[in-house]
Amino acid sequence: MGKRYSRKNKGNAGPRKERDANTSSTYHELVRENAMLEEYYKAQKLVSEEEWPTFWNHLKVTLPTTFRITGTRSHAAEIRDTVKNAFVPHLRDISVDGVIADPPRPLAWYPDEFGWHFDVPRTLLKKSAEYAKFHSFLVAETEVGNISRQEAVSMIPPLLLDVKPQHWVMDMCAAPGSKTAQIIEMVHANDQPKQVPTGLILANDSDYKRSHMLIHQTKRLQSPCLMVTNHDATMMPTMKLAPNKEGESVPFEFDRVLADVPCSGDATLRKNPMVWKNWTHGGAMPLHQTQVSILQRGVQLLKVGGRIVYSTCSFNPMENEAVVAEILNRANGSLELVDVSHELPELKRRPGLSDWKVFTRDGKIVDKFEDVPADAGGKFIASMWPPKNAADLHLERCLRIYPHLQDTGGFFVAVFKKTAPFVVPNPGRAAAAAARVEQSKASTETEETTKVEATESTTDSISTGDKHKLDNEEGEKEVVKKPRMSRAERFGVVRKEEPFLFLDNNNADIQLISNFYGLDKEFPTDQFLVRSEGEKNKTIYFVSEAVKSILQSEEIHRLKVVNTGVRTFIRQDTKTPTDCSFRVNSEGIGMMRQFFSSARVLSVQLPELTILLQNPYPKTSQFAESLQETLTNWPSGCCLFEFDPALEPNKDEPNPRWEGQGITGFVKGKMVFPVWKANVSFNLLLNKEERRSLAMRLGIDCVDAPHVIEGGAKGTAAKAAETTDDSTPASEDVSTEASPMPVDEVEPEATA
Ligand SMILES: C[S@@+](CC[C@H](N)C(=O)[O-])C[C@H]1O[C@@H](n2cnc3c(N)ncnc32)[C@H](O)[C@@H]1O
Repeated sequence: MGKRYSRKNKGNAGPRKERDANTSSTYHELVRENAMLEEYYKAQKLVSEEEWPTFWNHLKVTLPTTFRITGTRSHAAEIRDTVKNAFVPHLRDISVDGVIADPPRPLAWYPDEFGWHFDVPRTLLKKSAEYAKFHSFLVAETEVGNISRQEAVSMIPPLLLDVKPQHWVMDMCAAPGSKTAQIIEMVHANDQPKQVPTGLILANDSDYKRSHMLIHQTKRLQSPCLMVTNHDATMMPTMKLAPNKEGESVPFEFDRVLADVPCSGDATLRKNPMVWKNWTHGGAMPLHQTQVSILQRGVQLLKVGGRIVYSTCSFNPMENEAVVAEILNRANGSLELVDVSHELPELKRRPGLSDWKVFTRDGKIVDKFEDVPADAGGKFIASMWPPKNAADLHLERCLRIYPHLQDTGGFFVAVFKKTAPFVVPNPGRAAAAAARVEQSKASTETEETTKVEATESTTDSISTGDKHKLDNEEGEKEVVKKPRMSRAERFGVVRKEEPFLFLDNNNADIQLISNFYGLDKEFPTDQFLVRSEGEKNKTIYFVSEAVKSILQSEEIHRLKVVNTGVRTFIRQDTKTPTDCSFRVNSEGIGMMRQFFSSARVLSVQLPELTILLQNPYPKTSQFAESLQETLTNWPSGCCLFEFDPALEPNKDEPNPRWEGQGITGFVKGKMVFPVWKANVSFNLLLNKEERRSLAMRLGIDCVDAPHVIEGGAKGTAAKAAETTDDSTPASEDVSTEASPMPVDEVEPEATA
């Protein structure tokens, strides 16, 4: 036994060696102090004078580790119970070098204990065998997407968005996609057997590369209801549906909108210590106008009666209450702040500010817009100051989350309800006038100054080629140079993407697939699509009815869709003669299994899965004698192996992986895997991460995907045929195969 560990008790983290992204790759002392920052926020009166030292000192303490258990409800409950019952009891009172750490615990306010946090010193993580096991469990489950590392405060906006499965939701600034993933889970929260939810998630980001991070992050959720787009959110086009019976294309609006806007990110000091060094008075100034424009466009695309959530990871009122106040005044009564004091009751929060100060770039307070000195530099806009009617706007309904309240990062959230159509009164003229005044004041601009175009109309514009500080949820703060947009892009005419071609019910491939897998008669086969015109269908995607309706709108060319649909079937060219050359992709199997008959499904038990996981291309002769006849007579091509842990004789025995801890096997629900049967051998069509996670959950060892064993080259069906004298597709083809859809170009951020 020893003393209980707490970073807070350790006090100020003091100087720390950090990598300075802006200067070089060398490490140097990073001091967690910034007099300008301290003076600025003291002046904003974020907290009382007595509370200030607690608030301020907490900003210097490194964040605890937080994670969210993801996926469908039943599956997520299984993982949560494993953490809670199998691991936590063994992590209590672990003492290393005289230090005891509290075990992981659920976030008090996160529903159903699906959000967790823990805070242990590195030495304990390294030296404790129990923590090492817990860590490897977290890594394996993160790799397959059952656990997602996400900052606690970043989980709040989707919870307050109150998404229901039937809702059409737009996430305007979505990359890298932590919140989008939460929204997708909410749309699928109530999935019924053999039904695809009617909800829709449109996840957008203006940064093309980051929109691909978003695709990677959400792929594991296998949602046919998701569309990823790549627009400047201030100019999100009005969207329409496929023509109705009368031949009209009707515009639609969203039930829910999330505007998690780009911000200065100064509330992420605990996660991104570089903010201490880089913070300046002018940091928020170029962002205010963009934030107002994004929020305004979101409100315009929201249904009357719908909810829009605005959020930032900044403490700055210029990016928070000032934006909220401006949009409320523009809305002229058609928008109200929702009092969410009864939602997430365990979440400690502080009310929004009704008064705040605006500083010049050199740190002087300016009481009102008209008083900005001519040589002040920077771009001032009247809406940065508290409006005259601030006291009437109920800004106290905004949520300010401070780090010392529940040991989190800082965050700002405002929840609005649209009560009537939103009409911008003379938007172009008002803003242009503001721009003229403001331009006459801004005599010079330093190099770092971001130019914000104040011209506003229904096609709001923002400056491009700017340095935008973006919050990168899981990584360090980064400065991203936004590409200059072409005129065509600015006005919503987008470059030509591969078309989305829906396959007819009578299409020969669809007929073949339907017969081979015994597709349910109720299955909407008219929602399958391909993206390559003229060629033989290589990859077949499945989308929901809502997505199909949008893709078939006459104005779809205005929407830059970068990704949609679950990759469901892939044509497999092998030498083995088979009745159907389409295999089920592991990405789509969870959704599709319920629609398949049992014709292609083989029930297997742990010994068969073990053989498949421990041998590259196991031969029929390697399986148990009792199965040999079935396996020999099994037709070649793709089949599904189904494993039901409830049928295992040793299901209540300790999982050997966790031996000594008394942890019982924790796989509960049925699992199904695509397997390729060649002439005499089989191959489990899972990628490396999926194999590892499965082996861990079964408590066995595994070998990596066959091509890794065969010498590390990327596997192909032909290579597999060479090495095994058979034509079994290699496992890694499952996830790395070239796709006509844009493939992930950017590695996702490390999540574990
Ligand atoms: C705070 S981050 C979003 C984090 C994300 N919601 C999540 O939870 O993972 C802001 C994002 O806005 C994007 N962005 C910046 N300006 C934008 C604009 N004008 N329109 C749309 N997205 C924008 C950035 O590329 C960045 O990915």
